[in-house]
Amino acid sequence: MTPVVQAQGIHKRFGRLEVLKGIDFEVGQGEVACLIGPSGSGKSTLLRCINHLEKINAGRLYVNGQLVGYRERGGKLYELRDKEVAEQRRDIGMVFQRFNLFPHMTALENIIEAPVQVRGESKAQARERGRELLDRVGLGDKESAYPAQLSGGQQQRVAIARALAMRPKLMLFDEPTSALDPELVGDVLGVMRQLAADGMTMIVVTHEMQFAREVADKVVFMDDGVVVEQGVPEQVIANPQHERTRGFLSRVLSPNA
Ligand SMILES: Nc1ncnc2c1ncn2[C@@H]1O[C@H](COP(=O)(O)OP(=O)(O)OP(=O)(O)O)[C@@H](O)[C@H]1O
Repeated sequence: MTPVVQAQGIHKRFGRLEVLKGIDFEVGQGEVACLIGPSGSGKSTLLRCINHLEKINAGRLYVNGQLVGYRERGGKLYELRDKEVAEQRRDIGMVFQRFNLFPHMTALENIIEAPVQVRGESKAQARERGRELLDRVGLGDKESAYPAQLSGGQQQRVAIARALAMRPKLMLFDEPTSALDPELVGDVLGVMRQLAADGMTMIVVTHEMQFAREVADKVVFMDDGVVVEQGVPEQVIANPQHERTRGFLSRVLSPNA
C-alpha cells in the first residue's frame, strides 16, 4: 500500500541556513509517527513542508502518493497552481501549538466555517457533524462558548475538532500541548490517543515522551536537520542506539538533573 507520507532526501533552506539536510521517512496508513528532537532541529519545518506551508528545495516529498507542491513531467518539476495546492491541502489537518480559533465565533461556528466555505457543505449538515465532533473531543456542552470562555486545553480540543471537520486523511500536530498548563495536557492527549485508536494517520511533534512511547508506531529523532534515528518506541525511546538520542532523552526525561 502506498505510504501516506514519503520523504526522500528532502532539503530545506532559509537563505543560507540549511534546516533540513536530507530527510528520509515514511508514514503508513493508520500509523502514528512522533517527531522528537531538540529545539531548532527542523521538526516544525518538516511538518510545514508536508502541509505546503514551506516549499522544499531538493528531494521528493509525497502525500498520498502525490508530489507535494509540484508536478513531475519528463523528469522536470513544475510548481502547482494555488488551486491545485489548495486541493492537495484539503486532505491534511493541522493543529498548532497555539490554537488560533476565531475569537468572535463560538466553538461550533469555528468548526463549521471551513466545511461550509471550502467544502461547500450545507450549514445544517456541517452543524450536525460539528456537534458530533464536539462530543468526540468531550465538549458537547460548549458549542455556544466563545474561545475566551474556554480553557487553553478546551480551545485546543476545539481546534482538533475544527481540523477533523474537513475530513482529513492525515493529521499533523505541532507541539499541541506545549502551550498548555500541565493539568490541561491530559485531556488533549486523551483526544489524540482516541484519534490514533480510531485509525487516523498522524504525525506529532511532541516532547511528551510517555505519549510517544504508548501511542507511536514510529519515533523519529531529529537533530540539526537530519534524522539521527528512527524506529519503534521501544527502540528509539527505551533503547536508543545513538549517542545524540541518548543525550537528548536524558535532558528531556530528567530536565532538572
Ligand atoms: N521562516 C523562517 N525563516 C528563517 N529561518 C527559519 C524559518 N523557520 C524556521 N527557521 C529556522 O529553522 C531552524 C529550525 O526551526 P524549526 O522550528 O523547524 O525547529 P524545531 O525543531 O521545530 O524547533 P522547536 O522545537 O523550537 O519548535 C531554526 O534555526 C529556525 O530559526
